[in-house]
Amino acid sequence: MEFATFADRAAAIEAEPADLEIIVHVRDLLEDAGDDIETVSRFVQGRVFPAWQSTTLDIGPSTCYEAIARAAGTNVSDDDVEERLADVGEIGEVAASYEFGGQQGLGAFTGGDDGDGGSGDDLTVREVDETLAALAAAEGSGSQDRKTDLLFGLFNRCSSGEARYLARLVLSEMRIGVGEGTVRDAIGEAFDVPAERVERALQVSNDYGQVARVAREDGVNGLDAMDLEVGRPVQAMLAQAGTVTDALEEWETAAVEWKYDGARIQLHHDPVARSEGATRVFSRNMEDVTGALPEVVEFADEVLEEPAILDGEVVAIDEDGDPLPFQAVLKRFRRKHDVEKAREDVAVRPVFFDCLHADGDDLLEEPLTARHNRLRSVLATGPDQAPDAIEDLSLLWTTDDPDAIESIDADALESGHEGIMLKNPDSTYSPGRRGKHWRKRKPDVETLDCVVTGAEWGEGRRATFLGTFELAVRAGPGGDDLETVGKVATGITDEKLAELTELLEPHIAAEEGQEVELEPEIVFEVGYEEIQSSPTYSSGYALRFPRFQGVRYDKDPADADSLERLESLRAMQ
Ligand SMILES: Nc1ncnc2c1ncn2[C@@H]1O[C@H](COP(=O)(O)OP(=O)(O)OP(=O)(O)O)[C@@H](O)[C@H]1O
Repeated sequence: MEFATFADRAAAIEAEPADLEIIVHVRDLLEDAGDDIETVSRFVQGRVFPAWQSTTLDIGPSTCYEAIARAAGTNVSDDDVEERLADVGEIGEVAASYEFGGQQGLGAFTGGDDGDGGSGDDLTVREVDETLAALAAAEGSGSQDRKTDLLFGLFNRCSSGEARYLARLVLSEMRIGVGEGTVRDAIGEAFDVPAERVERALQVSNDYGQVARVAREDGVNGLDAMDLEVGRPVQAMLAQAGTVTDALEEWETAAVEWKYDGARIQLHHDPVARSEGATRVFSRNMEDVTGALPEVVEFADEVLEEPAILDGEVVAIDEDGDPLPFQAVLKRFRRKHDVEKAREDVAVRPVFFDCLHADGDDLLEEPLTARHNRLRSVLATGPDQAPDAIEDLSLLWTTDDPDAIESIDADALESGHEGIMLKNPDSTYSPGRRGKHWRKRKPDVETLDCVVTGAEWGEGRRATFLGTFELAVRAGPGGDDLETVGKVATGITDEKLAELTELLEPHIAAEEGQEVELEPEIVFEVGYEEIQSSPTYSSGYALRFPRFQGVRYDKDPADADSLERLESLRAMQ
């Protein structure tokens, strides 16, 4: 297909306001794309490379401006391009405003004028694709010059209509109203295959071009035969915010896991097919981050014996193996240089919560609990190993009991994690979806300022720290009494626990075993999911899923919240 044809079609799509009509345009484009169907399926979405490829053009806007300026003639400078851009606000419009062609130099192609700018030898979609691939591959010294030369060579052969879409494509600013759903539906219509089968094929392959070609050449059977490929990343399933109450109402039982505060990773391991580079690790955006995370590669080499695709989180840890806050993992993630040195400063470990593929079986369609069982056997290093003895496995509890969930949440926070994830135990894995089957606990909207009236000494390594703090609100005439409303596990680092211990220890009034009674001096700000009536605490209410937000150093117990406020907040629930 000539690039001019593609540009004309893109212009028609851009001018079309109706979504359904856009699908018709894209359908026609795919039908007419011939051998270029893979490239056209990507270009129309503004993608140069398939989504699963980590390849990028690696050029900044200035390279593009320079290429445009050079192709526009000696009178035009990079600054002119930038000035026009500041005026019109969109690079396609700027590129289309110049007349290109006939500029000499490395990468330039010359020919007669075709009457619409450009040099007359028609640029094809394939040439654009091949040139951009060469541009992406350029590396080492002089590579930026080579990239500019290649891009200049393309612009120099563009008519103004072509230049508009070339510039946008190169700068990832296509924006003609064609999203992933549009291409999915257009593939379905063009080749008479059901959209949901196209969708499944897209989920496993992450490659619109390949799916379009297979749909055209082999129809539904071809699409259904497409499988996950170890080494080719899949889009991550995402979570919505939600509450425990909603989750239990909808699913009756919920699968509950700790929510780890790190960075999402997808691990691909194929010990058989590739002994070298058997492991690849991808970020949530499907970027290849293998080089930055040697611990994950070492883990895979040691533990995994079968080909697998695992979904998980990489967490930064301290010397004792306890989790560090999210910021610490950022020092490691995506690092390209001095990885060993960075590793000495901050260690990381993977935790896996899902299994998409194991030993030749694609598991996307399996229910969560089955996938988790498979994950467990993939990660187990011996027969009948208890789940909590399996390192790197995120434990999963299935329950319909809100109290059990509350104690999992408290344990998660106590162990320094972010909280919990709630998942529908029967749900399949939907790549790229922010569906309602995975819920992260909603941030608390309201908070209460509570007086700390008690605490418990920790256990083991935390035996010298106070934790699990008892909370109370003001009550009675004049607000001089205190009535308890719950206990909060702080879910914070050892450092923070040490600070709180130092703050509260002087106020210990009595001790019995691990239990500590405190003089009412300190006020905590606490979030919660719900207030419910409860015989457990003296106020007659309990905070559901209380969360420590911070110490109110600016408040005395007399300024803490009252039972009255608690009751009015409850009435508003
Ligand atoms: N057990 C777990 N199961 C699923 N995801 C988990 C788990 N533990 C930690 N996570 C992480 O939590 C993320 C979902 O939470 P959240 O939505 O807050 O992530 P985010 O990337 O900060 O925000 P968003 O997804 O809303 O952009 C997952 O993408 C994953 O990285």
